[in-house]
Amino acid sequence: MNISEKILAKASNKEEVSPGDTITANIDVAMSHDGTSPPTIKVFEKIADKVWDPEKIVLVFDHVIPANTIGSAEFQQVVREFGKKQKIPNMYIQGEGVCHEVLPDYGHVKPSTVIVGADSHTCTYGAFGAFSTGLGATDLAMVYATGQTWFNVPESLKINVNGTLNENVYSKDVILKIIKELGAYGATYKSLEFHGDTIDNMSVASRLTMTNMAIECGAKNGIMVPNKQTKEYLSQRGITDYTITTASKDAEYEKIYDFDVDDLQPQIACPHNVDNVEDIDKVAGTHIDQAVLGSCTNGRYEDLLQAAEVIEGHKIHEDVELLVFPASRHVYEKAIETGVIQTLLKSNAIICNPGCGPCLGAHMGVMTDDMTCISTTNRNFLGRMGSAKSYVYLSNPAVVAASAIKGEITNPSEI
Ligand SMILES: CC(C)[C@H](C(=O)O)[C@@H](O)C(=O)O
Ligand code: SF4
Repeated sequence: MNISEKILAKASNKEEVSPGDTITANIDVAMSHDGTSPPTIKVFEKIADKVWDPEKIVLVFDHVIPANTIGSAEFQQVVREFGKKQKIPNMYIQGEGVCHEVLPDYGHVKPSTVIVGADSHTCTYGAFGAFSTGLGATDLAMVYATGQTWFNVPESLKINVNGTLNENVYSKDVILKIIKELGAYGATYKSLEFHGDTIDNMSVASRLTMTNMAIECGAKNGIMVPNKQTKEYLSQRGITDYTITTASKDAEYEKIYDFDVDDLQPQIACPHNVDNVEDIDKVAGTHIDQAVLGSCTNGRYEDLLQAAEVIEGHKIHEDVELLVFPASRHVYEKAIETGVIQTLLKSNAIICNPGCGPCLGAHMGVMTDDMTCISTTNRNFLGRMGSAKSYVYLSNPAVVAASAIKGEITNPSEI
């Protein structure tokens, strides 16, 4: 069996599972946020009185915090009341940050566990060797009631990534290249199992950027064997008691892909699909009005630092707004302590509170017709950040910084 099959077999008390099997799995951690908790709670209250295990549920406010409408404030009240009534101890509802940064950072993610969340980017935790995936609110309500859910065991694609990344090229560029190759629907309901020396050498933040975007080619999950940096991250959070799942030598994959990233240059996903990816040379010079640095994809300290290193000593172009939203309060604190925030502020960036911010066009940085944004987030769908006549380009943090300075899509090597 490969990694996902082994984890799913264990979670469903089976010796072996194969792609296509329908199983019932025990869930280790279940999560919902301010956007998806209210519909989950509504269904839950029709089927049960008490959650299966309050300790295993995590509730986060991140999508629209602070509330911007009476409706979103009402949504938050529903979640607060539910959390109190069900005595859920893990409530991150005071601006701790985006759920996909908060869960690992606060020690809720362990290798070889099964984690579900009512958010499509729940696949992020695969960077820690967990099987994690997004569920709809109705399915999650069943998990809150019973601690179990069903899966069809996915087919797996083995993604080998080897080589050393050039300057100004990061894991965001690698995952955009992979999505371009596979296509936006190329891995629908399949598991992406990442291997290779590039992945083994990556920081935790870089690995999280990659598993975070597995859903952008339709994948059920993305998964990696924990490396040295991942084990250190876990032990810093007091997590030492876990098992590491590796694939058997004769594990089966539907297909194997090999990526050599030695010559990769920064990649840009152009409007309006994440697989519409070009080398930066092809789109350099495109005018931008807004630049966004943050999100569950690229809002970690390392990302802010990369941007600050490009920006140091420069001002943002007078026609551009650069919006920075750290992925979490911890990231924000570290960026203050190390001067990264000061560098960004001095360049005239707008620093927003930790959370999803402008990523999904619900809250801040909403764009009107004909506006163009370059962003470190993970989606550039039509209307994602506002008007259906606005445009979103996706890139790594250094490219966002360089573009904010020049007012057009720019390779950081030109700054
Ligand atoms: C609002 C939420 C359900 C949604 C998701 O599931 O991904 C959001 O986080 C997104 O990134 O589009
Ligand atoms: S930061 Fe963006 S992609 Fe991530 S959970 Fe929030 S809205 Fe979704």
